[in-house]
Amino acid sequence: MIEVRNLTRVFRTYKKQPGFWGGIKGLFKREFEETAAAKDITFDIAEGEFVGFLGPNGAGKTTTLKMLSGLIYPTSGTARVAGYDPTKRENAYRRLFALVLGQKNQLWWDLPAQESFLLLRHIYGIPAKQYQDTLDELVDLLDVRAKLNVMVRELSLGERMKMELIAALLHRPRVLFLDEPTIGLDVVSQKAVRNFLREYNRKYKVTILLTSHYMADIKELCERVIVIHKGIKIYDGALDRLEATGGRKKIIKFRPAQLPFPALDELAGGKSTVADDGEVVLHVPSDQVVSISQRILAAGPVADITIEDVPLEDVITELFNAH
Ligand SMILES: Nc1ncnc2c1ncn2[C@@H]1O[C@H](COP(=O)(O)OP(=O)(O)OP(=O)(O)O)[C@@H](O)[C@H]1O
Repeated sequence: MIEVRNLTRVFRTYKKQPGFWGGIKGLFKREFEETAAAKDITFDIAEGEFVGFLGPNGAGKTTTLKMLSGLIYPTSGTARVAGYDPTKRENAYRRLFALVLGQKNQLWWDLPAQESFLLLRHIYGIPAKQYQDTLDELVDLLDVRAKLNVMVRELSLGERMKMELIAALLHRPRVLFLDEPTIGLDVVSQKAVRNFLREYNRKYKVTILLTSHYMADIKELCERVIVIHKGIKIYDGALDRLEATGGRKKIIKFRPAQLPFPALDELAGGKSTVADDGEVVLHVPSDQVVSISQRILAAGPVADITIEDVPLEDVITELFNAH
């Protein structure tokens, strides 16, 4: 469904010198800086896949999604979505996909969402019956019927995002690009949006590429992830396999009954941190968890001890650091 080949986008930005004279100098001699927001990115996504698109701030995720949506042109490389070249901005392609930017709204701020939906119905030329059936289904799935006639500016962030999703899905796109759809939402709304996206993907086999900084979104929705860092793809594969790289280590957390705890550095191979509240955190190889725990318990009185997996966030941070 999505074919990306060597996609590259370089931004050229004017570097203004500081201060008034810097501005004047810039009128005569301009210095430019080039940023490669996406470098030689290649991947394929099959129909119906729900893929997580990860990377730290500024990695190039939004730039890639905007190229796939035809909003910006690539400097080089190609993208094809359902056979369409997004740069051609054909009407048939516009009907095929939707882009949801969690940080921006497409709904009119001073109108109830219902009115924006009607406008979209006309823009996309959706037949009346299909429009009503789709709207009813989406409104019920997202539980926002009571809010349809409320000004968008008066909705909560979570309600607004639900309306944005409805607006994006009214024309029944086959491909969905979601850029941080749960940003800033409380945990209950995050969960509602996640459940909705999971159901929608299963029911309609819509192809979804999702960026999110919330690992819960990725863990619950995506079997596959593509990770980019400084515009370069550094991982593409099963989320399980990525998580398993963190499985080589475990975290032991324990609370000594009194501090200092004897032979702490020796126990942890020289790597331990003690939090302000006195909790000791050790990162240890998985195959040594039992022996190290036994040594901790033998070394001194312990009020509490837990053994945890390395969080996905840490596994990904390690992946970034290795590149
Ligand atoms: N219009 C633009 N002009 C110049 N530079 C840009 C432009 N848009 C993005 N960039 C730069 O390209 C890089 C990638 O930005 P992008 O927004 O794609 O990152 P991102 O992975 O989506 O980050 P975030 O997680 O913060 O949203 C950044 O260094 C950014 O400053």
